[in-house]
Amino acid sequence: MTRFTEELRSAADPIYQAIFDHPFVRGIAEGTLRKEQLIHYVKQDFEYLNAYIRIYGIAISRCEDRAIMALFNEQISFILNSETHPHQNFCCVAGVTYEEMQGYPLAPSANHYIRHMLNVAHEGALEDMIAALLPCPWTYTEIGQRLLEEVNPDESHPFYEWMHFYGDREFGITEQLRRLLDEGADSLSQARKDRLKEHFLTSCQLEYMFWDMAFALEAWPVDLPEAKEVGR
Ligand SMILES: Cc1ncc(CN)c(N)n1
Repeated sequence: MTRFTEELRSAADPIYQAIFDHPFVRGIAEGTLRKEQLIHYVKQDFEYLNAYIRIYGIAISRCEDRAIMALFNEQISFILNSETHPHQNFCCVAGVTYEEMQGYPLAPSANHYIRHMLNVAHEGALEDMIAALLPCPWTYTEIGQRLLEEVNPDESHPFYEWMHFYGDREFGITEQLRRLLDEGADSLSQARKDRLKEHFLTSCQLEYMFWDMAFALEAWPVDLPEAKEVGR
């Protein structure tokens, strides 16, 4: 029998392919990204990952099972302590410090992605949240693996560390979230499964938009010079 998450992956395949072909991802492969694009990505991704941690926190509050709590807790630690490395790689190439990249307001697409996950967390159950959270690790692991295969970078490649960070990860967390979602979806009606699919596909589209936002230096239409810091 086809796994539920396999169905989700098939439905999202056109989005995955568009992400693999996106000029930002091509720019990682070719080492051609501009300094401003790397900076925009890191500023936005720092805030995105802060939100992602908070959403895992909400997910923990919905858990009955300690093993699942532990899994989400490990992921929070991973983001806090390890997922700083690919950001540091981009900062190093751009010639900026990581500290300088923190505390900026969200650009429209990053804002949209975060609001989508928060909305699902607010309205849905744990399985809805997992469906919305899953494209984050799943798309990056596939991107990393493809880039390693295609580029086979040596240490002189500017994005050697980025590619290895995501490409060497196998499908650890992706597989664990998939299993939870497959098990959770098992007993659900078709209408509920359709809803989970909608959350998953929206997050996949927003993954694409996030790359696009960084590549195009997307900003709000009206510049507010005083809005430099995120509500601190
Ligand atoms: C937007 C986004 N999506 C996914 C990942 C990989 N955790 C990330 N760092 N940023």
